[in-house]
Amino acid sequence: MANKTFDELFAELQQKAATGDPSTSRTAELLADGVHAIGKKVVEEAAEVWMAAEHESADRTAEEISQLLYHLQVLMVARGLSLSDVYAHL
Ligand SMILES: N=c1c2ncn([C@@H]3O[C@H](COP(=O)(O)OP(=O)(O)OP(=O)(O)O)[C@@H](O)[C@H]3O)c2ncn1[C@@H]1O[C@H](COP(=O)(O)O)[C@@H](O)[C@H]1O
Repeated sequence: MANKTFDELFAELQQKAATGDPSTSRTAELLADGVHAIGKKVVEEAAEVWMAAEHESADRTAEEISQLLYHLQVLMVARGLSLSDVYAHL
């Protein structure tokens, strides 16, 4: 995967929500599955972050964190949230 910022990834995912094909876009596929399924992926990825942080290398932990952040962004898109909605609480 190419390097990109949190904001750039979110803009890309919003675009995928509008035009993505579930047969070629993981994001469009997850969005078609709905909030319940995406929420389960968030929990799964969070557990993988925990396990990696406790038992694996820093690089593996970073990789798992990137996957958690991706799934959190997909959940935001599914719920119609913007980055500012979240930044307002940081
Ligand atoms: N950053 C990500 C990203 N991180 C994680 N993932 C997905 O999350 C999966 C990792 O979760 P798992 O280990 O559970 O993988 P899995 O076993 O295949 O998942 P299941 O199908 O079993 O649930 C990866 O295989 C990817 O499918 C991502 N999929 C897409 N992106 C980026 O999102 C953008 C849009 O991607 P598409 O929507 O696919 O075009 C692009 O910039 C991509 O690089």
